[in-house]
Amino acid sequence: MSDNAIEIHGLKKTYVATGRSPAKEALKGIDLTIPRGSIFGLLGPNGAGKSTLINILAGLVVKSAGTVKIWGFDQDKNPRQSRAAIGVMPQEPHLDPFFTPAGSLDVQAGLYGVPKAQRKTAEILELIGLTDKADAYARSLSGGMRRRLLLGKALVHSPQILVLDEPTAGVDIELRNMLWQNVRRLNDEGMTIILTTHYLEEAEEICDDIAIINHGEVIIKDSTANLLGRLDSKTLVITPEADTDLPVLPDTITGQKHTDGTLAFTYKSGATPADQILSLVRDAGITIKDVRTEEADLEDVFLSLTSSR
Ligand SMILES: Nc1ncnc2c1ncn2[C@@H]1O[C@H](COP(=O)(O)OP(=O)(O)OP(=O)(O)O)[C@@H](O)[C@H]1O
Repeated sequence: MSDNAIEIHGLKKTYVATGRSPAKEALKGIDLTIPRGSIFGLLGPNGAGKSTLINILAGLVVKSAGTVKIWGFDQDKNPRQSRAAIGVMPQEPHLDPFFTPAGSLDVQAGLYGVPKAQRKTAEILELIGLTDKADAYARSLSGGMRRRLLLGKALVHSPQILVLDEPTAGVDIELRNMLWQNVRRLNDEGMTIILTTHYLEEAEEICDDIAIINHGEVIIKDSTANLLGRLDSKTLVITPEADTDLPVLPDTITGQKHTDGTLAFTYKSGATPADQILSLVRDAGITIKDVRTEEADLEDVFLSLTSSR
């Protein structure tokens, strides 16, 4: 069995045209693997296709083409096992107002075929901080409590993979902290976590790996450390007094000569002092007329990757 929690190949989704709207190709052939045990962030602007992807994983949207394996089980060949391996906390709180939190968890467990003796209702209520509201009507719960109950519902069948769709959109700091505490704890216990978020800082803080989707395609997938490593990269742009070629550079510095004659040197600011580049340039006999630096942050990387298409 592979070490991947999720394996997606050539995944496509086209929503068929309806009276008012034309057909929409929401996913255009996604290939994506998500390692077991990781906290994986799925990022992308509005309409990128994140919810479509998550809903396909959850079995709520039917794909148009491609294969999806969840915990090694092919969604088409082993629908029951693949569904049992995943729990999804949706974006919108759809809760039956007449159920109590304990009742909701019980019904959900029943839907997943969890035998009564194996249900962990009390444990889950404790985890989501709703023990004292176990028997309150859902309609009397605050927005934050409803969100927590949604998390609880995603956990009733002890899935190996937990998916959180925009879990912190519009929630207060207290709930956000509680959610992240729970996510870290579940992950420490071995659960694979997949989350979508608009907040780049949040993804940086909590995710081991990140994929950015735009217009139905994965445009980058890397470890958060590597993505941040890219951010550590700076560029020094030198305008030479006279037209010149690039000097010989060590492996730690990448050079590029632009058509306007400027020389751009990209380097890791943590590893290479800018002074070293200036010395290299001077030692090559180049007279510097002007010099400036360029620096990117994750926001820039994200925007440059998502806005140019
Ligand atoms: N049921 C549907 N019928 C037709 N088109 C849809 C449907 N659901 C989503 N779409 C379209 O598919 C594209 C992808 O939408 P999706 O909701 O997956 O994006 P998203 O990245 O989750 O965005 P958001 O962050 O706003 O939730 C959008 O253009 C959207 O309008």
